[in-house]
Amino acid sequence: MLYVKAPAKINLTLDVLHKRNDGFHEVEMIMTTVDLADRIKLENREDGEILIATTDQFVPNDQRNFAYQAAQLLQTKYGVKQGVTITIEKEIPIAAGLAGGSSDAAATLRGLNTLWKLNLSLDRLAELGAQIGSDVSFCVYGGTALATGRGEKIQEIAAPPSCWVVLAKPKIGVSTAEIYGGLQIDQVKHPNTQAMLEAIDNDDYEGMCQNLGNALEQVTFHLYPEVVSLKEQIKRFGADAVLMSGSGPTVYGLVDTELRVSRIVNGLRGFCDEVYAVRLVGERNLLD
Ligand SMILES: C[C@](O)(CO)[C@H](O)COP(=O)(O)OP(=O)(O)OC[C@H]1O[C@@H](n2ccc(N)nc2=O)[C@H](O)[C@@H]1O
Ligand SMILES: Nc1ncnc2c1ncn2[C@@H]1O[C@H](COP(=O)(O)OP(=O)(O)OP(=O)(O)O)[C@@H](O)[C@H]1O
Repeated sequence: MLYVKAPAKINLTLDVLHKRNDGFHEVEMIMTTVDLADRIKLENREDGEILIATTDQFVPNDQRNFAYQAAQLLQTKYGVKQGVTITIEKEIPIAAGLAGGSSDAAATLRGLNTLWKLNLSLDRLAELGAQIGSDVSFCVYGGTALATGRGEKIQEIAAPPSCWVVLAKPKIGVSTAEIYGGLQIDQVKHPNTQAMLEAIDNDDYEGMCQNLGNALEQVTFHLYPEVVSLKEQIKRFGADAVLMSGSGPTVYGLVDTELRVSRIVNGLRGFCDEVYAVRLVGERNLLD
């Protein structure tokens, strides 16, 4: 039996460059891990079956679960005869833009690599993860990275300046496909990825705050105006900078003092049920 941690990610930047012939979009994004995590228990089964148990009734417990797909991929690629019971204690909100399902898949790949003694490299696990979803490769490594391609090409970068992150998720779930589908490429507002890389490199908190940017905001904001108001609230209650993560609808605020974190969290009471105060993890930390 083995426990693995599956942390959420946020996007510090998300740029969309163009639409590709395979239907995906070419992106350039800086992602970093935060300390809000699902906990996954992996238990070997001699009957070869893959079973999913989850604490959240809205998470699928069959082949649609990304953790199931991760286990199945390893079984078929490497002729594994064992099965596994995967118990997912869900902490990361679902369909939120925080890569919850992708991180469960990535943690399952890492955990089963150990449990089933497959001895695969992280690079190989990340390659396999890309077959499940674009965010899975990043989640295999964690830490902070520049992701390109459709999101699966990962280049590790330094950890961003340490700070608090207040995450707030409105009561809606957003479909990533719908948001990319609504994007008009000629109207994209491109973030300055280079400036963000420099800010991170110089451990420059203000520079990081000034250069947050997400090309998908305009689509999600148009479809779900409540996300715009939430962003304004977080800013008004004192965050240094605010951005939507991924395709949304979660919005996060960066703050560098604990006192202001509680002010924002208290301020959001009544506007938003799902609020989390977490910290950037930043560095790769695969010890579960
Ligand atoms: C928004 C982000 O979460 C930012 O990290 C990712 O770009 C999306 O990653 P993901 O949820 O793992 O997405 P996938 O499961 O691979 O794709 C879901 C759908 O989103 C669209 N999609 C996704 C990634 C990408 N680079 N271009 C796209 O157009 C496609 O319609 C795809 O069918
Ligand atoms: N282990 C899982 N946890 C949560 N959702 C899962 C899982 N496996 C499959 N899903 C499905 O994936 C959908 C998207 O959920 P998820 O929480 O991964 O979205 P997300 O945070 O927006 O992801 P991303 O940021 O990668 O786009 C859910 O609606 C759910 O049906």
